[in-house]
Amino acid sequence: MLYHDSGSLSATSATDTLALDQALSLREGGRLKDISANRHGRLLFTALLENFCQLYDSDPSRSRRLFTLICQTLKRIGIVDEEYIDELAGIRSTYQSALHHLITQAREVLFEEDHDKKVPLPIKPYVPERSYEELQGALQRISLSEGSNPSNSPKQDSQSSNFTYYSWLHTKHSRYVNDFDELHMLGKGGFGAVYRVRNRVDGAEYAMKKVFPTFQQVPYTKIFREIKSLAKLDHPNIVRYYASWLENASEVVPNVRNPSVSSTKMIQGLESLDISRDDSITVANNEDSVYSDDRSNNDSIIFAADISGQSDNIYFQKASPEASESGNSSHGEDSENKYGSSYDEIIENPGNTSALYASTIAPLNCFVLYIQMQLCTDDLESYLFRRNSKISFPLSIVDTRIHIQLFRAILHGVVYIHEVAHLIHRDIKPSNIFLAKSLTFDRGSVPLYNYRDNANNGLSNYTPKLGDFGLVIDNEGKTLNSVSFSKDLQHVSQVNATQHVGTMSYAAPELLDALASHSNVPVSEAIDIFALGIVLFELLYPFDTAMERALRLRDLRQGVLPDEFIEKHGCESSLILWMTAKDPSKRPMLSDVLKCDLLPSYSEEVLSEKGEILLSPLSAATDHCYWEGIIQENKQLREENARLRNELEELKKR
Ligand SMILES: Nc1ncnc2c1ncn2[C@@H]1O[C@H](COP(=O)(O)OP(=O)(O)OP(=O)(O)O)[C@@H](O)[C@H]1O
Repeated sequence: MLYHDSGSLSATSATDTLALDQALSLREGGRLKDISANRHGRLLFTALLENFCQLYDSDPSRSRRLFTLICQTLKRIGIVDEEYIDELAGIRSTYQSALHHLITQAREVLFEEDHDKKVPLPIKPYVPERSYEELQGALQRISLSEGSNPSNSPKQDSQSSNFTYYSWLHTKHSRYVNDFDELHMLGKGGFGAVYRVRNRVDGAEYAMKKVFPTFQQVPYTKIFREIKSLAKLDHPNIVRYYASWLENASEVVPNVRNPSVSSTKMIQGLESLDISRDDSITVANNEDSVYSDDRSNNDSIIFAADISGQSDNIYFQKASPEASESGNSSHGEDSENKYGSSYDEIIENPGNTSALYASTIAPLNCFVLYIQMQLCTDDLESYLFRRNSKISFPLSIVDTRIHIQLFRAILHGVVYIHEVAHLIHRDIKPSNIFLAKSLTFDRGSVPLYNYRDNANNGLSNYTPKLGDFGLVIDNEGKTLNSVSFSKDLQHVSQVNATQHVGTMSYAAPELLDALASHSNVPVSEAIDIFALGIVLFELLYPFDTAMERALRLRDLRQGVLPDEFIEKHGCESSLILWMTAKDPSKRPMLSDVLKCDLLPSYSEEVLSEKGEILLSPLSAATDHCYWEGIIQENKQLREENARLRNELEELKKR
């Protein structure tokens, strides 16, 4: 029998936990390696098959049909997956080139062995600039420098001992490397990272999303979902898409979530907070039970903490440290932000770190998907952080008007997504609404005080743009199997545990109910309308602390708004409560919301030459004075507040 005193017991269990963690990491590493090898094997096989079909039929379209037909048959019997789809043609051709290269190299070795016999080189060498004579010259130089007869010592490629997927598939002609200068990282998401880049040809700056698809065995359809959706969207209130392409990954994948930076700090922060676990949604690693919402707690799902005054405990990093150091971070220039970078990004299962650590396991991707997008210099989440730290309730009328205009512009983007593109975004939240600086009369732009220190640049025109179409879905289907939906979220949650749990603040109750009960998820526009209702409240109600925000949003999900808010914003309150109704069938249609009286009336709008509706161009000078007035007024209110609190304290002491 074994006896432990409590100290040694805890030491042993700590060691055990560490060993278990390591074992799990190794096992996870092995599993990912298998997945990667499997994918490489299948891609190589389909690449060869494609070549083979080209030999059988010289007509390109017929050989392609032949190839697709064979692959579909092979898919049915489980030999290939979707490696044959058109989207992966670029990748297959890299495998074909690599194979040619391999054959050419092997022939060079044979040639070295038989060079006296002058074995002819391939008719079309893979590296055309290396003529037969050059090759012979190079060979002689090698022979001279080594002082040996190559025919006696067949030379192995020096790299062959370190032969890896990456060296083998190394792309010498990376479009990304050739055409773009990488300036700095803008942030990391569930599928990869986004960088600020400059195009060497046109000199313009873009946001470049690098998606590492094999990172977590993501189905091909999901990998291409975002670009397919983005490519068909063309609206001023939606992030502009430029191009996308695939390249083989020869580089090491950065950790999508580096626990040493954000996650660890986040977990430490959480441990130091006294937050009732009752309010949580559990994100499980179990494939079958992704979310288990604690129904007994009246659907409470908001989870946040009062971090005012303890900002050291929780600090969420949006961009890489290098990015912030460079001072170029496009968002998050809000260093004085009292909430940290993202007060919505709090996980409620701090003990469960395995998913986070899994993300640090070796890079096993085989290709990278590049998505070139419009660079947006700010986002609504960062803007709200800055505003809330400078302003307090009650807001003045002008502020309401501007934020309602902002909301209307966002609404136009969503209407376009629903009505024209027939999509449902499913992930509407302030961090996915970007703010692009624009000219005064740009369609859908709004004059905003940006709340940065530089008072001269205080007021600028911004156009809100919806981005991040990673969870977008066709609105034709109307229902979605909850397992498939939860797997979508689970994938993201596992890799990016902070972000998507945070997103739950905006998740419609019917989604959470369906996920909890494993029933079908009703996929309807009402999901986006619910999220928009929450966004509208955030636009109009400046929270003082993250805890206040968490509590207010939780109340709103129960249909309760603060009294003082209802008093001041009667119409807006009705609209918010309507949009966030628990029953999706009771929520308004977007067209109802657009018709709503409180949105700027058409008399406030002007028509462009093309007949498009522009929001009324406000006088920058006048607005600037208004903004200055509001900030001044709020400053006085805060001072008055602090003075009264002090007096109260004094009275209590007596
Ligand atoms: N067009 C853009 N311009 C500027 N920054 C961007 C742009 N697109 C994304 N970003 C920033 O890059 C970061 C990563 O974005 P990404 O869409 O990959 O992930 P996410 O939205 O944070 O998470 P997830 O994809 O898991 O929902 C975010 O911080 C986002 O603000």
